Amino acid sequence: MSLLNQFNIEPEISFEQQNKIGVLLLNLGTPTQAKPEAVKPFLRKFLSDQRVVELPKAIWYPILHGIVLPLRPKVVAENYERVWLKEGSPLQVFTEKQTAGLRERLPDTVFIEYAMTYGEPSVPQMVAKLKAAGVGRLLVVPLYPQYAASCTAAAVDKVLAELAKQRNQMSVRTVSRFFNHEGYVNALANQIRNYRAQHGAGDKLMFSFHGIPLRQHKLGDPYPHECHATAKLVAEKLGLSQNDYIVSFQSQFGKDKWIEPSTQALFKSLPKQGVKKLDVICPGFVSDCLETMEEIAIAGREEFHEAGGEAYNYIPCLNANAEWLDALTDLVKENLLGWLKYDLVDLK
Ligand SMILES: C=CC1=C(C)c2cc3[nH]c(cc4nc(cc5[nH]c(cc1n2)c(C)c5CCC(=O)O)C(CCC(=O)O)=C4C)c(C)c3C=C
Ligand SMILES: [Fe+2]
Ligand SMILES: [Fe+2]
Repeated sequence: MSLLNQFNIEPEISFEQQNKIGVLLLNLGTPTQAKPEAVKPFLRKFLSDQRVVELPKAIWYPILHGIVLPLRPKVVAENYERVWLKEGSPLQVFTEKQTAGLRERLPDTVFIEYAMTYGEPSVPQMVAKLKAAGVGRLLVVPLYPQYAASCTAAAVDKVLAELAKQRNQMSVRTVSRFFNHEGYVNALANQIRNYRAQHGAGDKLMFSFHGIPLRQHKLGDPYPHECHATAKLVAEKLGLSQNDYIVSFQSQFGKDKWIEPSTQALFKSLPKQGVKKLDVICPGFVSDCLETMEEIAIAGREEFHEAGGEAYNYIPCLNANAEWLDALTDLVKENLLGWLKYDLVDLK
């Protein structure tokens, strides 16, 4: 890096040409193939981020490089194989569909892309693409309804790192959460209503969210409160009483204590408490992915049945559901207020 040119070189273009509006959807990332050699670099990037594993590098890196990365990719690749779609990884496929759905619903003057925090298309690549298209006002939408530093902040960090290199820096807005957004809550409630109308209702509805280490919550991460709030809002829409549903946290990773109750522990204990028919939905994921399709829809079903459960219904994520895409469009429009009006009225 030369001392005279530490920031990006900017082309000489008019204000109008570099003041367009961009929307960048963000999700976690996923391997390019369901193979250990593709899973390993994904896990390396993801689990090296201090937002995700908050241990001193001197302690964590020997475990990561000595145990996790040599052993985990093989098992995880087999899990990916079970859910892989013919178009690719489900997370990638559904994120692409959501991007296309948003493009259909917003004017062409708004440039819409998606990027992955740990994977392809990368955040640097997509911020550069939007910049080259003349975007000067960027709305960043991490596709995590409930704020968790390990996901939401990690995604935004990556965008801000790119902005830190810009000479003619974009304006930026971020959507840190949408756990209580009316459209999102309604779309979830209708997803459950429609599913139950077709397949019948279980004894209980489980809202299973991805977990986080308890320490992250104790240090101020509001994530579990936002998960409970989403579940309560959806339950109210459905007219459910507190006894009709349960909130739990899945995908525990590592040896630390994670927030509770654990989804996996409940699969084992619920049948013994008389819950023989269970419906499960994962509202923290707007796209079906490894964590929902393998861990909940496949492994969860087996665990529940082994423990004496009789009927198990996995209700899919919102994915490319039209009502959800309308809600996402509303969320984007609400957060573009002022920008969008100016652009549509004065610059179109
Ligand atoms: C300390 C580890 C982890 C934290 C904290 C964590 C939080 C977290 N993750 C998601 C969403 C997803 N996670 C996914 C996979 C995944 N997550 C972890 C670990 C932590 N997650 C690992 C190691 C993995 C990879 C699979 C495995 O090795 O078991 C995915 C799926 C990606 C896909 O390709 O399908 C998603 C999505 C959230 C929302 C969250 C915090 C709230
Ligand atoms: Fe995760
Ligand atoms: Fe709390």
